[in-house]
Amino acid sequence: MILVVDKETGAKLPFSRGILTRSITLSGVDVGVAYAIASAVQKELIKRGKRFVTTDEIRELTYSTLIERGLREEAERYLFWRTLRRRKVRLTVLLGGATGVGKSTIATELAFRLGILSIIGTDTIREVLRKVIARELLPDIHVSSFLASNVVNAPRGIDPLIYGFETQVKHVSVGIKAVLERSRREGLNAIIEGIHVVPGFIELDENEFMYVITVPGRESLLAHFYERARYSPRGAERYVKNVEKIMRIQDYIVDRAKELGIPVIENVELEKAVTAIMEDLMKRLKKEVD
Ligand SMILES: Nc1ncnc2c1ncn2[C@@H]1O[C@H](COP(=O)(O)OP(=O)(O)OP(=O)(O)O)[C@@H](O)[C@H]1O
Ligand SMILES: O=C(O)[C@@H](CO)OP(=O)(O)O
Repeated sequence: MILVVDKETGAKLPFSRGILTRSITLSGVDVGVAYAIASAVQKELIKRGKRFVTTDEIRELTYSTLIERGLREEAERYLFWRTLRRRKVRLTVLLGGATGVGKSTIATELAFRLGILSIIGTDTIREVLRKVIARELLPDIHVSSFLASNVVNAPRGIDPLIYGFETQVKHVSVGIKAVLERSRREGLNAIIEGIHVVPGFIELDENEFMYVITVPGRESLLAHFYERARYSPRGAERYVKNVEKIMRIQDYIVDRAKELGIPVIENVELEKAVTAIMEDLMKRLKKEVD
């Protein structure tokens, strides 16, 4: 067994190919390639007869293995994300977008790549609020976001669908702010995702980045609902019936994003959407590693 030694504390941990694989995926290569590189690194360490290795050595060996395989750009990206990690830069990513566009799927993939352990869904925050605040007091939080217009009275001249939606978003945003405050205080990395992440409702601090996820049209949204229903108790019917409303909410969120300069990421191919977010994060975090 090879032991990884922490230079500062002297603490030792067994070398894990799985952990290295995950950190290599930060460079943008897929898991299969990352696994192959991690295996090559492990083989080289064994060949060198190493019993103890530092994280610096692993990093250098991984970097040079990527270069040897012609993956120069990926090697630079790998180094970038490792440096960010070492400097303990706090990172919070917020993903918004209409119901069913793929926020939680993208969040899971991003969390894996970024090594973020905490994903907070705003549906869960809403669920907690439902337990503590009775339907009679705050009816909007007790229904789906696209049905809130059925339980609140919109002022004259205002689109009831958007008014109902905004009302729920405003209430759930109180919970999102609490989660953000805690992660700021504790320096935690997190991904917060959900329909209630809407540009303009939450103030962002340094190194907190918001993205709005979209689908190109109604057809892809319907495909997502049917796909989800295959493996989840969330049947498609309720969402399919309300797809026009959900698309209208998407238009509203995109307008707000454009107005406020929040990046809009189209989710057609999951891989491309995740890569687009990773690239944008890298650009915006560059100052932290220079
Ligand atoms: N790019 C994609 N290609 C194919 N299927 C996708 C893609 N993105 C997401 N999906 C599928 O679409 C379904 C809905 O995605 P997901 O549950 O992530 O959406 P969501 O935006 O989090 O929804 P909600 O707001 O209702 O919680 C899932 O079954 C997911 O696997
Ligand atoms: O309110 C909504 O739009 C969705 C978001 O995930 O929740 P639910 O599936 O509970 O309707």
